[in-house]
Amino acid sequence: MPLDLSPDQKSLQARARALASGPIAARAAEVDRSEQYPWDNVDLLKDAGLLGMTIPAQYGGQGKSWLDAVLVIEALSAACAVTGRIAVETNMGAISAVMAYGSQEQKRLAADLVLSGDKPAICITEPGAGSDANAMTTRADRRGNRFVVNGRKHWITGGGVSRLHLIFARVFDAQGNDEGIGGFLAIRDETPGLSIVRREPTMGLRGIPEAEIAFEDMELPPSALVVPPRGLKKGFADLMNAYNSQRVGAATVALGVAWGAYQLALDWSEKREQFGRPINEFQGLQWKLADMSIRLAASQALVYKAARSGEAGFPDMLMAAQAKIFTAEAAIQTVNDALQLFGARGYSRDLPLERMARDVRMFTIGGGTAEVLRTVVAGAILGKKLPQTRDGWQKRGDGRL
Ligand SMILES: CC(C)(COP(=O)(O)OP(=O)(O)OC[C@H]1O[C@@H](n2cnc3c(N)ncnc32)[C@H](O)[C@@H]1OP(=O)(O)O)[C@@H](O)C(=O)NCCC(=O)NCCSC(=O)CCS(=O)O
Ligand SMILES: Cc1cc2nc3c(=O)[nH]c(=O)nc-3n(C[C@H](O)[C@H](O)[C@H](O)COP(=O)(O)OP(=O)(O)OC[C@H]3O[C@@H](n4cnc5c(N)ncnc54)[C@H](O)[C@@H]3O)c2cc1C
Repeated sequence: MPLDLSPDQKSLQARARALASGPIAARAAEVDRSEQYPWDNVDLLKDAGLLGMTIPAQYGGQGKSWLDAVLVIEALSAACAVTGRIAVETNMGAISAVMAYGSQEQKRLAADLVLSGDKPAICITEPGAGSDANAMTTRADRRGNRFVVNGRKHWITGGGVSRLHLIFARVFDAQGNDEGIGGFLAIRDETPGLSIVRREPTMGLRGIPEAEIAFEDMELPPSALVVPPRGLKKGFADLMNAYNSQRVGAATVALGVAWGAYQLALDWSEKREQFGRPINEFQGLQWKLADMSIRLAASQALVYKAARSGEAGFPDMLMAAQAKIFTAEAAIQTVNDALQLFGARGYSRDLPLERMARDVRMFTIGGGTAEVLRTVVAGAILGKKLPQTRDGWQKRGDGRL
């Protein structure tokens, strides 16, 4: 689908598609079955220059745009959503927060890790703070010239394989006063106090672990704190602003999976005959295919627009949320319809449709649920703060919208 891509972008897209339809597609079923992180694919991405593309050239990257990353993620996800997600987190999210807000030392550390194949983990969600992320209780106490971090995160993508962790934590001064939220860098197996508690058993996306992570008296030097541009008081907002890049990335994975499923269904609808004719001669299926193509085109337009909105910084919060809600929901429906076109074969583990249906289900949950993101969209279009707590309106003072 052409959407004003430059010659360089078309060539990048073609390279990613070749990789996706070759070795990555060939391994996708095994990655799912074995539930093993696809280090072979990481090597392929590294060799093809697709890891850390958005890292500025001065730190060894290529300074590519969000849209460049989106083109690659979309192509990879059509064959293997797990590999698509690796491309997301090596180009967006935690790495982009560090590259935008970090010190020279932090940027060099993060860039070196990512360019050598590490997929950073972004640690926001806690057992008691999911949608209500701001209610996190993981704390970093200033003790002399150190921070001491204690708390627990769960559903952390890459837990147990990622080395670099960006940990959102509430910072307290020596008197116990809350200073706001900051992002701390810690490296698994190098930072004592960081431990992987357990792997979450997931429905799909099984080749990448989701894990519960504990921080127990984890001591960090001041140089581990990524100070958001407006300071800790606005730390949560600034870190979430950087996270908008990953929301676009998550939407892109959903788009890619749906695109892959649609292509399989289109092809099958011509090959499969019933009642003596290809099944795509039945109007009921023609309309299904038409709706799939419409949803894909609309999703792609939203995702590309959200990616382009970040040319001078991070993708816009509203556009990222709109793109993720629509694309995630549309992708679930498209993959389900594609599976339906295969009849019993679609339900079989011999074909990728059932894996795609399990994989794509995640995207209305992870990265901010579709419900919570609708509140983000509503707040932005209404130009109003929409507190979700019972006492939120009283705290505002006027009790009105
Ligand atoms: C943001 C929410 C937690 C809503 O919570 P609150 O009502 O407590 O907070 P707000 O007043 O809405 O926001 C506080 C402050 O932050 C600014 N903000 C919030 N979100 C963004 C954003 N995306 N971009 C920019 N700025 C943002 C907001 O404007 C406020 O600023 P001011 O103080 O007014 O200046 C909740 O909406 C939310 O987002 N919950 C979802 C949590 C989430 O997305 N978690 C993702 C975890 S990582 C993950 O899942 C990875 C999966 S993947 O594959 O990518
Ligand atoms: C595969 C996967 C990967 C993930 N990776 C990461 C990661 O790498 N890092 C990380 O930090 N987190 C990660 N997460 C966690 C993810 O961000 C959270 O699951 C998500 O933010 C929702 O939180 P919750 O699961 O606690 O649901 P809850 O917040 O408990 O929500 C439960 C239900 O209530 C609804 N709800 C809650 N509040 C409201 C409201 N105000 N209005 C309307 N409906 C509401 C929700 O939409 C949902 O339907 C991942 C999750 C998954 C599934």
